[in-house]
Amino acid sequence: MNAAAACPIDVAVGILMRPNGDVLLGQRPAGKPYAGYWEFPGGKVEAGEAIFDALKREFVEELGIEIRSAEAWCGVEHVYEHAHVRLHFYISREWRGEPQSLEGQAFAWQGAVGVAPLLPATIPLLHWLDLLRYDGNDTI
Ligand SMILES: Nc1nc2c([nH]c(=O)n2[C@H]2C[C@H](O)[C@@H](COP(=O)(O)OP(=O)(O)OP(=O)(O)O)O2)c(=O)[nH]1
Repeated sequence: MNAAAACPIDVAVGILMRPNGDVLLGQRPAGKPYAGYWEFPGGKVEAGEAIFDALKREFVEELGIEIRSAEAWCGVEHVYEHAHVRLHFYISREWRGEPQSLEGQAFAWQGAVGVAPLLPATIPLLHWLDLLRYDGNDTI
């Protein structure tokens, strides 16, 4: 079965946003599809797991960060050659801890996002994020 025909995989993705609007991106480690590409941290939702619980788990596992609260923001569906994913983006302005590279990944706080390449499904988000961060408009 090809990825387009496969059942979509739910992925929880978190955008940590500092008071000045900077957001945290991470670089996918070696061994994963699209290694070296930049993304917002997160990962696959496990069977029976709530999406927000998956988000919190992934942030602890990848970055040693405890998300205290987050708002569901938008959803994006994308068919890659390796998987059909349904991405659930959250924005968090309240967390505990400083990001640590627990999976050996690079990460970077960014205002205008300058890291590249980005995962294809994440690219449209940057425009919507700029509207939210810099135009005070949270409807997209
Ligand atoms: N975390 C994250 N994943 C994204 C983004 N954009 C995007 O297309 N994806 C895709 C890439 C992957 O196909 C999928 C995430 O799966 P993953 O393999 O990184 O998840 P995981 O950390 O649970 O990995 P693993 O345990 O299976 O190794 O979502 C994004 O901005 N952040």
